[in-house]
Amino acid sequence: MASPIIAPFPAGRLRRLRRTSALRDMVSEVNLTAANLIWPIFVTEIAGGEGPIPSMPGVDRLTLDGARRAAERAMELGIPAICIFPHSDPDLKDESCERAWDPENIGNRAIRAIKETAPDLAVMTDIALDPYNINGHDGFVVDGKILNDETVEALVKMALAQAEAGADILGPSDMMDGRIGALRGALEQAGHKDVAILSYAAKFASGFYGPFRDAVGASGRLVGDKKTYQINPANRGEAIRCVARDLAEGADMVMVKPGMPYLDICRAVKDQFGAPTFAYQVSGEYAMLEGAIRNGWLSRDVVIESLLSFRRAGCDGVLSYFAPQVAEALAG
Ligand SMILES: NCC(=O)CCC(=O)O
Repeated sequence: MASPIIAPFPAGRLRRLRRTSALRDMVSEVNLTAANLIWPIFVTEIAGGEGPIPSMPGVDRLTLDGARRAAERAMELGIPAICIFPHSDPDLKDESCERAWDPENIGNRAIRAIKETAPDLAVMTDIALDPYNINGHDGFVVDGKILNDETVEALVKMALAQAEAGADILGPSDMMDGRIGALRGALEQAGHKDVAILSYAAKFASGFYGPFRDAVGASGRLVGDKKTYQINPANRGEAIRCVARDLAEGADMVMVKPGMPYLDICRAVKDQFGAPTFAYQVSGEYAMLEGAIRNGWLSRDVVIESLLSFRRAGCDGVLSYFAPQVAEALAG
């Protein structure tokens, strides 16, 4: 860290470099471009399931055709990656979660549809059992306990199906122990050695995921909570250990999630490991900002301000539901 020398006033006047927009731009310490954004989208398999998500105003669930159009839009806007979240049929959710590794599930169909439409766009996935699990958990549940090792075996099958469908980046969001090593080993063995893993390494047990659960139809399904596998919001040291562990097991990139309440973790991760570091500006963060903007309580400027905070905290990029809106604004 540099030690700034500030000439005493009046020789030192820090306002000199804030006087015009050109001067401010010249000394801007971080920037935000479309290349820093990953756009999360919701793709539904339910006939008529597409359309607005009330707790995420401005975000729609998409059909496969809608996902193709989103991919084209991402390419036009210079957004390098889309992340797919499935909105699966609630009548087909069960305890076996077998649909999670079905090559024909909606997530895998969306991967193929996007790769056909926009081969150069990076497609990221989500690896966790919750979209297909009757009880809303990321892992198998037996007698109220979330099974770790059995879940990891299922996640490996899920990952291989996604890699087979053409995913560029796998996003294990389940927080089971040992999953990164298991996924990396299985990918190598199956010949998918170039598929990247962006590990949800520091994922906190957060109330900010609420609107996401509405979006994927999981609200009200979750039995209990996710505190036995996601990190206690009080724990910074544990988050750092999780990141260290996932990098050591073969993660190519790591994520901190949620974003704005955890900027201290982003900075610590970047400083300590120097690895490609991402934050997820989650659904609750989106809902707070977009809701306040739509009510006239905040100006839309807060969106870019919020994304700059991640860049300042050392993040290389941000998963944000604001991605297309921001990329459009940046394109002028
Ligand atoms: N595994 C993905 C999420 O949990 C997303 C959370 C959110 O946007 O709230």
